[in-house]
Amino acid sequence: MNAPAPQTAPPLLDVQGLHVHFNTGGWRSRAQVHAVDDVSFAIARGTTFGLVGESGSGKSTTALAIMRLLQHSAGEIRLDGTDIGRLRGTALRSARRRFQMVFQDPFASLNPRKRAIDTVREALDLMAVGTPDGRAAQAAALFAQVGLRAEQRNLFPHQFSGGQRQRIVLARALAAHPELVVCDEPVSALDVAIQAQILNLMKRLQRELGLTYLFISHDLGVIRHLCDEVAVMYLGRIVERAPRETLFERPLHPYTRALWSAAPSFDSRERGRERRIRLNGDPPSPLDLPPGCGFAARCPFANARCHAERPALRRLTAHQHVACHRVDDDARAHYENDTAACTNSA
Ligand SMILES: Nc1ncnc2c1ncn2[C@@H]1O[C@H](COP(=O)(O)OP(=O)(O)OP(=O)(O)O)[C@@H](O)[C@H]1O
Repeated sequence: MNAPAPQTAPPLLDVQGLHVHFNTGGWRSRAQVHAVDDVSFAIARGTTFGLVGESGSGKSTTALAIMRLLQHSAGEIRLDGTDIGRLRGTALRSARRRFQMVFQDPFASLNPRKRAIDTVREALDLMAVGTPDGRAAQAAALFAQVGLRAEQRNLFPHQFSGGQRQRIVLARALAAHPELVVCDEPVSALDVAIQAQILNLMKRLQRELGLTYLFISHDLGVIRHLCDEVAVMYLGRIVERAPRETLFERPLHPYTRALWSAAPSFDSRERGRERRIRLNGDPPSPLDLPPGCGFAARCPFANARCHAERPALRRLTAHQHVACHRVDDDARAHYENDTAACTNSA
């Protein structure tokens, strides 16, 4: 296992105790969806932090709250020490340049009537930095930096392929000289071959510009390719968090192990190392969270304590955090011999 060097520099992004609750059923109703429930993590400058988990686990809501596109209910979102969760008005507008977002569907996030170069140029104009000629030159430079050709500058979004459109979106995001780029499934809509090109581009841009990424994906192969550290979300909570190598070599939470053992993106040799953990049923409703572990109802290893008491996310080794009663403080998983719940037929 390759543990990263201890972090000495303060993190660029430090999220502590983030909660996002949605009121549902009208103003008289007390029903609340606990979409994000006490989520904490930090991202070192120049690194990539991955969020994985099945649909509805709270990944996008976490990203939107960090981007200040959704109001969080509690918690701190510190960017380079400043709690951007508290900023309003001009202070928020000016801080926004430092964090940009890239969404899954580039077509939906581009104006179909705007030429590609104008989309990038508009982002520079909004900041009104330098002269118009200087901004035009900067837009052209950004266009080239993301691998688009000069003769494509005046084309409209529908004249580009999906991968090229995502390049335009990246160029527009980079116009603000952001430090943090939040990427919500940025390659999921693309063909596999194109995915690799965009991921390689993102890696190159990270090296060239010192970018920090928060990267959301349900594709474990993509997460493994790109991320330095990874958190696994389940029902609005982080159930396990560790450096990539540690998490992929030695997942401890039963949910992480179930995800890994079922991942089609891993080759069969890798999957063979892990006994298949079968999950039954669906996650509980975020409108009515169970008192104990949110995963207990589906966990083949749950005991009475798991159903009664919610496990805290605790540090087990220097870098691995796990929220599971069945893993002890010495990072031993006490369910490993419970073969009845597993099958090797991955
Ligand atoms: N505006 C909203 N109002 C009410 N509930 C919401 C709202 N947005 C999200 N939710 C709920 O919050 C929970 C988390 O959703 P979220 O979209 O963050 O999950 P996700 O992990 O990103 O899923 P996906 O991979 O499908 O995008 C889900 O139960 C979802 O139904």
